[in-house]
Amino acid sequence: LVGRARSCVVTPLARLFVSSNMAKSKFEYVRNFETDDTCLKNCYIVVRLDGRNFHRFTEQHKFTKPNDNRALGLMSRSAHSVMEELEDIVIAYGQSDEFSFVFKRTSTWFKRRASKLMTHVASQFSSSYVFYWKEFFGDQPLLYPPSFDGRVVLYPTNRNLKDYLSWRQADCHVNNLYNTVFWTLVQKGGLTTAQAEDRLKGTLAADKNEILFSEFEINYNNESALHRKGTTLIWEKRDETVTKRMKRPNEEEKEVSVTRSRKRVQAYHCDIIGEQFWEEHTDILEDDGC
Ligand SMILES: Nc1nc2c(ncn2[C@@H]2O[C@H](COP(=O)(O)OP(=O)(O)OP(=O)(O)O)[C@@H](O)[C@H]2O)c(=O)[nH]1
Ligand SMILES: [Mg+2]
Ligand SMILES: [Mg+2]
Repeated sequence: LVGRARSCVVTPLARLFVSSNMAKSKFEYVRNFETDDTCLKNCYIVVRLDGRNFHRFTEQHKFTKPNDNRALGLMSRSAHSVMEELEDIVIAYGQSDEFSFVFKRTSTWFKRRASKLMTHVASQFSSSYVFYWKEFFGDQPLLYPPSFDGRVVLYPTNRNLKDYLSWRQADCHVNNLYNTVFWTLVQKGGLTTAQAEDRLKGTLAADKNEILFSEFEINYNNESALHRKGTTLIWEKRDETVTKRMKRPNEEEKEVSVTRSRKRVQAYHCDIIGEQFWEEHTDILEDDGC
């Protein structure tokens, strides 16, 4: 009504302004439907991604069993890209079709909004997975676009965060030990998958180690650390020396060595449950006495 009353005295351009102003006041209330998902201060923000229906994806893309090194390399490369492109990630841990990213507790990136952090991690990871696919899988074509779900969990203390990462690495160990014995029984022992499953029912870790050792002469501890421990990515400072040609006034041009400290993402396949890793990398977590 206001618009119509005024329209007889305003130019078309001014009318546009009036109506867009009205549109703003009329519709902008919908903004209030957005909920506040700011992450609690002083907590580590963990974003964990997991491949959607990778049971099918791995079958269709002929992943080797129980572990496919091309796939693990691609996961790691994609996580590397997340760390380089997004701010404030201090450590990432991955195994199987999952990767966890830890944002430092003081991070103010995207005002600590959970949905922004999670969706940026998930989309950067997914697009990298597709972007680098060929580098790892060569002639094996990517048959359909893979996707990853994401969740955000907050951990207030260093102890909680270390226990979270320990939980994921223990999961890696339990699954990998089971899968190693299972596929050894099938691939080397000639059992059907149903027979192998039956054989492993109710067995403890020690029994599985024993089957591997006594029947197949495999010492599980000598299996690949990448498979047993998963992949931990952290930032490391490295001195890089480059030679440059320099010319000072009144001097001949000459070659000089310039050393610069650079941060690079470094991958480890080691135990992160014990204290040793944390004692050797004291700059990952800020000390909180816990
Ligand atoms: N062959 C093979 N399969 C793998 C490898 N890594 C992961 N997988 C498969 O990926 C699955 C991952 O498990 P989940 O994440 O629990 O299950 P999912 O099928 O992805 O289902 P949702 O995560 O619930 O969507 C495993 O059960 C395996 O089937 C690998 O290196 N080789
Ligand atoms: Mg999955
Ligand atoms: Mg999984």
